[in-house]
Amino acid sequence: MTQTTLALGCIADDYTGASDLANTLTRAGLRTVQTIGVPADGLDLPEVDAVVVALKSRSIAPDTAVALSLDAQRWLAARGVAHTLFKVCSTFDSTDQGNIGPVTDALRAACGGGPVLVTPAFPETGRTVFMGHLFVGSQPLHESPLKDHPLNPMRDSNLVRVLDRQSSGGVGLIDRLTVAQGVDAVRARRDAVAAAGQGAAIVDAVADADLAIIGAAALDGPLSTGASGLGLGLARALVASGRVTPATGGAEAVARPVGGPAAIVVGSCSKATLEQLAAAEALFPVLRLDTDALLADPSAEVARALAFADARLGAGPVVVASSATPDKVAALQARHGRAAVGHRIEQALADVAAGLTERGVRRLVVAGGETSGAVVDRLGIPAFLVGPEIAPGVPVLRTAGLPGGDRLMALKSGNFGGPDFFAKALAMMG
Ligand SMILES: Nc1ncnc2c1ncn2[C@@H]1O[C@H](COP(=O)(O)OP(=O)(O)O)[C@@H](O)[C@H]1O
Ligand SMILES: O=C(O)[C@@H](O)C(=O)COP(=O)(O)O
Repeated sequence: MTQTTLALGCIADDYTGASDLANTLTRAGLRTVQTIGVPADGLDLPEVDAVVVALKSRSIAPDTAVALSLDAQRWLAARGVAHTLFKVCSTFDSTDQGNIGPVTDALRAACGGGPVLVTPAFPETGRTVFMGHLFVGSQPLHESPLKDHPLNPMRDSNLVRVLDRQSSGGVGLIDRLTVAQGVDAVRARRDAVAAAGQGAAIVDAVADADLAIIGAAALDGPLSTGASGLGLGLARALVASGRVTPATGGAEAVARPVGGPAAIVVGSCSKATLEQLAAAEALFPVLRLDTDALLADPSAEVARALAFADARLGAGPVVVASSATPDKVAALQARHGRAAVGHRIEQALADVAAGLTERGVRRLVVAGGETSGAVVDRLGIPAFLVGPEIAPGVPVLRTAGLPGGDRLMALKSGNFGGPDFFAKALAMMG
């Protein structure tokens, strides 16, 4: 990549979220590439309008998340980035310690500018924000399945309160009644938030039209924080202002066949994924890992999974899953500790994915954000090109810069996709 200015730089706090955003930006006409971490100097990237730097920083210690995000911002700044979007989950996955607040605060200090506009709204997938409260479909966040997330259970729907607990700068609200009045009303309210000495404002949005207004206002400053909906708003504002000429086509070519066997690795315990797994059982051989055995002797359980694959991969795709219902997840965590369980299962699934690729798998679907992070890191993938959309928020990805030839992958956020997602994904991967 030889260009000296970049219309939009994005720092995503997990890898599925990054591919969700890259998908949204591509569909809105921005030429986009997703890198895994800050790219190494020698990595050859195409000329693009937007770069999404994917970090695995959602559920780590806040100071480490801040350091990684500032590194990414320095890399983007060196490419003359005009605006940075800190991509967080549309369900605002975080704890009272972070990392949405601390990273937003640190990036604001690095970038300058007034209060940061923050909205996780992504109406296409049912995430809306009204009077500062986040809804998942028709349920407030704290009544939705996210209340049982294995790593970040979300028990408060009031995002002003949630962000305020995590950040040092004070948090205001720009409500839907203001957004409905247009860009200048949002700007005026942001000025009021600044005058009140607050560093960020949660912004309501219930439809894509709201996000276009918010995107236009956000572009006044160097930084915003949000999910793919805000990415859409920023992309529309960049195109409308003539700063980006929309590109069309190209996504289908990214998904051109790579051959080889296919597999699905599932570490998400989200409601949507559990339904997808149940549907997959009618179509593919599925091995459900014994998580107690895995925690006692991970290598033996990984070997069992790979033996299962060895016996079946020649005949078609196989599925290996650790997923369990919320009661079983809670019981396992009570016995072994939440963080330890999450980390060790992720690492075991990364071992399974590595074993599968050693056995020739070139098309791989991974379900779960943290799980995808562990798998992509283990496979050493430097970057992805963005292909056609499988379901809202989930594109086909083609590895870039990976020795040994390209692979096709899909990184599915736990809550995304319909019941037939896995079959649909494999059908689109040749
Ligand atoms: N059976 C299980 N019991 C407890 N935790 C699990 C189980 N299976 C997977 N996990 C962990 O749950 C977490 C799921 O998070 P993630 O992969 O981000 O999925 P999602 O996208 O649904 O949030 C991971 O840390 C994973 O290792
Ligand atoms: O914004 C979203 O909902 C997704 O892009 C996302 O980040 C989901 O995270 P995981 O469910 O942990 O994959």
